[in-house]
Amino acid sequence: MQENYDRLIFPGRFQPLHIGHIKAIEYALSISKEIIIVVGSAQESYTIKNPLTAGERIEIIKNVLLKEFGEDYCKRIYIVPIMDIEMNKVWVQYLKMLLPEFDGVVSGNSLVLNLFRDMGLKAIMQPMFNRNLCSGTNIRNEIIEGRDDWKKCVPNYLYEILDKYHFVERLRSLSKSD
Ligand SMILES: Nc1ncnc2c1ncn2[C@@H]1O[C@H](COP(=O)(O)OP(=O)(O)OP(=O)(O)O)[C@@H](O)[C@H]1O
Ligand SMILES: NC(=O)c1ccc[n+]([C@@H]2O[C@H](COP(=O)(O)O)[C@@H](O)[C@H]2O)c1
Repeated sequence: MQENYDRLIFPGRFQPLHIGHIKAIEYALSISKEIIIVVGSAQESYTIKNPLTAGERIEIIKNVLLKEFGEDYCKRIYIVPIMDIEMNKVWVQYLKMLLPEFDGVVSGNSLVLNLFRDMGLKAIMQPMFNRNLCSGTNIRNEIIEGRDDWKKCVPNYLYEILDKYHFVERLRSLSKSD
């Protein structure tokens, strides 16, 4: 895609950030001057589906993007936590109230794409990267089941960052208590 936008949103829960997200962010930055990474479901934490807090997710994303892309590139990226609301139909309107102006969304999620399209905004489907392995759900399941293949889905240095939050231990312990 050659089109150039001023600002696009990339929403996700990032539980945890993985290589698929990094590729999607790179793609979004190839078609837009700026992007807003929406750290969604910001009210969630300490559950199996959402082990990390919004603040932890922001720190992780910021660290990884600085390492992957460098400071100049990161000046084009906002990272904003957003809590879910019950009403899908007004979600885009709610985002418009909370965020700087945007042209549309980059996503692989059909609900998200539909909500933006129906509000007359750009809805750009991004390419998926090794989706069988690289999804938050698969990574969390692998960790809980004590497998190691998930490590192929995150940059090497990310284990250390995740260690800071005791991510593996937290998830395993949540899986026993939930
Ligand atoms: N492997 C992947 N390659 C490219 N983009 C991806 C990949 N996995 C997820 N995404 C994109 O990330 C966004 C969603 O982020 P989120 O963290 O919720 O993803 P997820 O990995 O599917 O999480 P979960 O499995 O926990 O629901 C979507 O736009 C989706 O298209
Ligand atoms: N009604 C809402 O609050 C609403 C609607 C669509 C997506 N979202 C959020 O956007 C984020 C990204 O969604 P997916 O992970 O499903 O792609 C998630 O945190 C999701 O909860 C929220």
